[in-house]
Amino acid sequence: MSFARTNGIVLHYRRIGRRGGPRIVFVNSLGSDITIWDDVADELGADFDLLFYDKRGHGLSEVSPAPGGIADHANDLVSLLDHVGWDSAAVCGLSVGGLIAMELAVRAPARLTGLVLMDTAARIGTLDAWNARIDAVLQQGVAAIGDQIMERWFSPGYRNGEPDAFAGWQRMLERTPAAGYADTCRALRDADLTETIGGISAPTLVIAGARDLSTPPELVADTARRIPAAAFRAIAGAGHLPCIERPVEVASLLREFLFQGRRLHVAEQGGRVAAYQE
Ligand SMILES: O=C(O)CC1=CCC(=O)O1
Repeated sequence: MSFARTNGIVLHYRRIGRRGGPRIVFVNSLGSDITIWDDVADELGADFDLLFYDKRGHGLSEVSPAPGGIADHANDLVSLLDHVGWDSAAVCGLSVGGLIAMELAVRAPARLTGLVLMDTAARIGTLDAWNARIDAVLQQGVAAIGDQIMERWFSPGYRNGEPDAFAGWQRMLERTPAAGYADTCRALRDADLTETIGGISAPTLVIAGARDLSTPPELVADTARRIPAAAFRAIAGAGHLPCIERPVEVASLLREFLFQGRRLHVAEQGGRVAAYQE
């Protein structure tokens, strides 16, 4: 467990795995902390050098006193990479973390050796929905929307099959500071990378949980089509957080893409999207 003041904000981060191995930095979703990657880290740690961090306003990281957009989040990530001495890394972004990763890929392509986008899209949600969520959270706290978000995060199979874990992840969500959560909602509300992601040159793997209700697979696939060198994979049965519901499959897709010559990328250059099935 480490802390660093980067881009003016104290971020909590954790570096584990094989020092000197291929580097991957993971960027979290709204309302989550770095523990969502624990099972993926168990799968990859023997071979990869892994960096996890809590976004501003989440987990053990500081809440920014000033509002921050996606560009500020991308600057936080660049500062963290500088702090740990990584000139480049593969970047794996989940949901809003995917938007942050796409922003970095557009603005600072030299910092990426590869891009993995998970359950994300160039534009997520609507102005009205984000404004309603911001109001609810600031007036009543994150717990007020907890049940509703959990329905969107997890598949029915996980909710019914793993009730204790499901309750634990709900506690993680509801402990997110309201100010930090609302600030990230504002960043999501104001972000639309639809017109810019065509300029991403990094080899890209796009992953969707086939049962994701927050960023449905059709939406994720549409983002994949807009990125020139992207391959698309859906994970059957998984909701919005495949790193929790299907960590072995997530790790194996990452390993195949990043470690074994990027076979997915080579096979599917040009944004062709493989069919997904439930
Ligand atoms: O909370 C949700 O609805 C899911 C989500 C949208 C953006 C993000 O990071 O998580």
